[in-house]
Amino acid sequence: MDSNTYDDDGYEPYIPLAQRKEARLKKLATWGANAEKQRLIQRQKEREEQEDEEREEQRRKDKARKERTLLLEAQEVHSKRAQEEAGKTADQKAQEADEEILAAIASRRKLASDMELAKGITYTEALTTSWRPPHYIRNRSEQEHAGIREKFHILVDGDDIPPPIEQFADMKIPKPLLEDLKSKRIFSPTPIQIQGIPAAFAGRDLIGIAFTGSGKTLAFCLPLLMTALEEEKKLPFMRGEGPVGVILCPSRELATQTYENVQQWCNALAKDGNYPQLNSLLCIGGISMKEQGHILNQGLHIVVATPGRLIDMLSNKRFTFNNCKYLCMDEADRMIDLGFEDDVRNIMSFFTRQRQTLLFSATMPRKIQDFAQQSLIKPVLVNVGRAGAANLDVLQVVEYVKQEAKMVYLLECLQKTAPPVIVFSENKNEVDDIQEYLLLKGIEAVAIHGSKSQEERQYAIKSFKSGAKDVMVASGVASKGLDFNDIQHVIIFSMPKEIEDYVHQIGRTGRSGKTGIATTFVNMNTPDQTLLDLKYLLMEASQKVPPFLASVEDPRIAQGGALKGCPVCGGLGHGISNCPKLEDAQRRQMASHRGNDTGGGGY
Ligand SMILES: Nc1ncnc2c1ncn2[C@@H]1O[C@H](COP(=O)(O)OP(=O)(O)OP(=O)(O)O)[C@@H](O)[C@H]1O
Repeated sequence: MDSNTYDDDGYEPYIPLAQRKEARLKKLATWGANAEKQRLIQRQKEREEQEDEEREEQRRKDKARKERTLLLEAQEVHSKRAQEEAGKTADQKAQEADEEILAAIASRRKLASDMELAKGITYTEALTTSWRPPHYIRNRSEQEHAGIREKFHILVDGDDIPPPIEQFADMKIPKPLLEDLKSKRIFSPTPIQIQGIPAAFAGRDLIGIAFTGSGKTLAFCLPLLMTALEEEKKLPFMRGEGPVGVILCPSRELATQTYENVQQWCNALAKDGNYPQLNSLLCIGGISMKEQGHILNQGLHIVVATPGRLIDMLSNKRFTFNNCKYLCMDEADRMIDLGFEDDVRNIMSFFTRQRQTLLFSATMPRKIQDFAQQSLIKPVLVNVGRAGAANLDVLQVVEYVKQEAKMVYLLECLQKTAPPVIVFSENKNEVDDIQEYLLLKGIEAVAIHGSKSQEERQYAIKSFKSGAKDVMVASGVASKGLDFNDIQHVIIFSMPKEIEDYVHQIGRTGRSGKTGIATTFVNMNTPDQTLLDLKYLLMEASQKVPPFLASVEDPRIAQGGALKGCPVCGGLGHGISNCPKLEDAQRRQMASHRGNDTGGGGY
């Protein structure tokens, strides 16, 4: 057996009893001392615990008191705020909401190319050109300039504004162009041209606002033609070079019309024999660019475009903006409106150097003007009449027509004037229905809207312009900027939600100094706010306000609010918080991200 096994088995060495007793006594003695010590410790511990408990209790009480105070304070603040809110008028509340929206608009990234934004490039001086006003105009005093502006109701804003010039000849416009203008019975400049052309000729960035049909197209095309002439004369453009400038339009139809004007002026110059041939390109969706291939094989001076196709062409390097220094946006408020501005920034990103930027429109609400102004370089603002006001040469008639009676009443309305007449509807299906109805009634009518093919749209415009068709039924597409000869009557079958659209639609008549009538159908389907916008617009233009429209009350009056126009859309009958344009802008923003210029028209 192994001894180790025993060790593990509880072996105890022997200790004598006396020794064991003594040891136990010693142990008991220490135990006694320990017990006393333990008691003391225990008592101390209990005291401390009690103190802890008392402190904890005190803390709990303090906390509860504090919480009660905070709660009370919060309640007080809350009730005070509630009292304040209750004390605020609806107008004050609306104003606060408006301010929030305005702040959001103001925080938009400024309009500049990605490179400029990334590198923080800002230009401080406008581009310079070799153009100078004649010395006798330069010698006039500022007061004399102001007198001319006053005479033509031209408002200006900006630094070092070039002088207004009352005669085309004094603007140093080439003779063949003057002759061409004369052939179209254009003898002297309109107010927007009197101030806009000299400012643009001087190389200045420009915001030009003037009512529909007041000759804005010439005001932004002439400066580009002059710049192109100057550049071509300096060093002729070879294949792959150019363009010098680009004109952006919100719809294919408007781009086509502007391009046709530019081409006519280019031809007039070339025909004279003393001026070089300037080449222009129409760059819009829905057409094959092959037909214009020969232009791309020469030096290119001017491009007229809708944004989508332009971005395509630039991205595919069909031409570049390396020599481009002029960018004009027609109907510019639409272009830089919430939702479309990304495309504009994208286009700007193709510019490699400073450009002259011009924005023109009949409607440009204050906020869009402010935003645009921040993005331009030392801009000149030229304003003829209130932005968004109706053309005073249009007699505006608003009629209450029940929905089901509209078609029959339309026939009656068509008797008011001789053709050509435009009928506007907001809805594509309704446009088709109206055309069908008119055709059934034996009226030569064409229709145009965003879902029609490019060929159908071109055919409609061509046959209506040539006089082959008497009536054109159109959706909003045809309302912006299209210049048809002698339209005497515009019928608005369904009133657009945005008053700006109404202003553009009635503006297809009463152009270049002629008069025209606009008849608008409204009924209980027309929102009160739209009716209010319309009522104020009629009052502003000193038009007759029918009783049913006069009776539409403005809730802002009851709330004691100020009757300011909406800074987002310019409508006079509402504030920002219920602006129809903001909703639409969001919708369009989403649409524009899905890609534009694929079907509807530029936008
Ligand atoms: N100085 C002028 N005198 C007479 N007619 C002019 C003059 N300038 C332009 N016009 C003519 O006036 C018509 C309207 O011009 P334009 O289309 O440029 O107007 P607009 O201001 O651009 O209108 P909108 O805001 O509707 O686009 C055109 O037929 C044009 O030829």
